[in-house]
Amino acid sequence: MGLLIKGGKIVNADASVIADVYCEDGVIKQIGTDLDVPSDAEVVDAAGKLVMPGGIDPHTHMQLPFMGTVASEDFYTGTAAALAGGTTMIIDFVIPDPQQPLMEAYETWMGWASRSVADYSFHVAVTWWDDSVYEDMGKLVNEHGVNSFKHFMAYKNAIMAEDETLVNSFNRCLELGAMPTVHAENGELVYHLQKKLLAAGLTGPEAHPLSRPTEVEGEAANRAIRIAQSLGVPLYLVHVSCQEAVDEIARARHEGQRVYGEVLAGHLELDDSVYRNEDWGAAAAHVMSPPFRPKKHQAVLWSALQGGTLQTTATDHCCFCAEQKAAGKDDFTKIPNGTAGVEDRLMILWDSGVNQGRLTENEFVSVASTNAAKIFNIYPRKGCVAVGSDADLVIWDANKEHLISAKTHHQNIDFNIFEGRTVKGAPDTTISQGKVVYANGELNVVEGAGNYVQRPAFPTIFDAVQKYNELHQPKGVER
Ligand SMILES: NC(=O)NCCC(=O)O
Ligand SMILES: [Zn+2]
Ligand SMILES: [Zn+2]
Repeated sequence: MGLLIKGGKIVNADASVIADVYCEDGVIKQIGTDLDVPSDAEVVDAAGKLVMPGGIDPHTHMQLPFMGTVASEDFYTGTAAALAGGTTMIIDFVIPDPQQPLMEAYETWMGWASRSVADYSFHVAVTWWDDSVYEDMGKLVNEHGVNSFKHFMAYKNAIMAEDETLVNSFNRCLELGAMPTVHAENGELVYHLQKKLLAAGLTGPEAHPLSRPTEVEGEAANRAIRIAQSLGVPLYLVHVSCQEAVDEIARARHEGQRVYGEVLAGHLELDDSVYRNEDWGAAAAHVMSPPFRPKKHQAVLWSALQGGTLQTTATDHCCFCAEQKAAGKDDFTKIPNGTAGVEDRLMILWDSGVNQGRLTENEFVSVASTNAAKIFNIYPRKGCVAVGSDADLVIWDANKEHLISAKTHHQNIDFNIFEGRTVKGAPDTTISQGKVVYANGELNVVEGAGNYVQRPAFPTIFDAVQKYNELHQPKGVER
């Protein structure tokens, strides 16, 4: 049965217009007024509300095995929570152990993700290097629709990628038309500072941000950007959290480099005072990397998002409950790193962005959905309300007030970093694959209904990248 959304204001990244939207077979079939639709179509009244492309969260970690435990949110609960918050697609991460074949890890994550209730896709992490990794990257791109690879510059003695791996993998990305992405923190420095702090008797969560100061992120951001520049490859930096990293991205973009940056809802809103909470559990619940930053950085991140130095927003949704965080009771370096937010991101972004005059409704759509779809090459299938696009939509009520709380959220975690905040602007209805999956505060989802989204290689920026590289080939001197 088709679905007719009537009378809403369609908000795309480029413009807004009042019109009806008719969806069938998971796709938007018609947009306009007085549409000719089957008489049995389900009708959703969107008068006075906004009809926007569903959010795309390009950075989540459902059921991630990490730091001796497994994230409490799985693909079923996590994608359901996402839908309750108006996010209709996630891009999660396959993270092979060092020496583990990439294809083996990919198959494992695909198995877990088959329970998803909303569409999903994968970045694949390159945590080590040899010829088999080179081969598997090719397979993933050419046979499995993976067009982005992640590199952790932190987490020494675990998943950290050395410079040699960065260089080899970035270069392979260029050959394959895939986007290299980085978690930019200097893992060697973090390791050194962690030891130093522990030796000085600082074992609590307040030491976490001290072990990962902003210069540690700035150095890694600069190194990754310069490696990408030397190789002539574009680059995407995940969870940019501070001025130092923003400055590196701004400089690179100013010099014509194709560098993109993502910011998390948490980093936009919270500062590092959370780690000084006298309640150990509350402080530990905020332990994630990079950490929340000293007060001035949030304004810098907002400006960078407004001004286009940063293009996407995400959550790094990676849930660990109190008993899991307790593993680090006597040693902050053992607190599993991660916080939640896949359900809250759009509401936080609207409330602090649109309601505060930082973003227009169209800019909101850009940073919540469209830009991620473009960078990861699934636009206009995702990220816009247009005929032929997937019918993944959120009907947004700009006047609806919502109290964020762990008591009522759908996320499978006992803590919410935005606890107690009342936001104005929230999803009224979420539509996934042309079906109403969230309305009147109720989820109506089907386990396994989410589709794996293949993302083709060679997004159009590679036309320019390749042309530029060709024209700047080193040339010998004829003698
Ligand atoms: N961010 C975090 O603390 N945990 C998840 C892994 C990562 O993205 O670094
Ligand atoms: Zn990270
Ligand atoms: Zn992450």
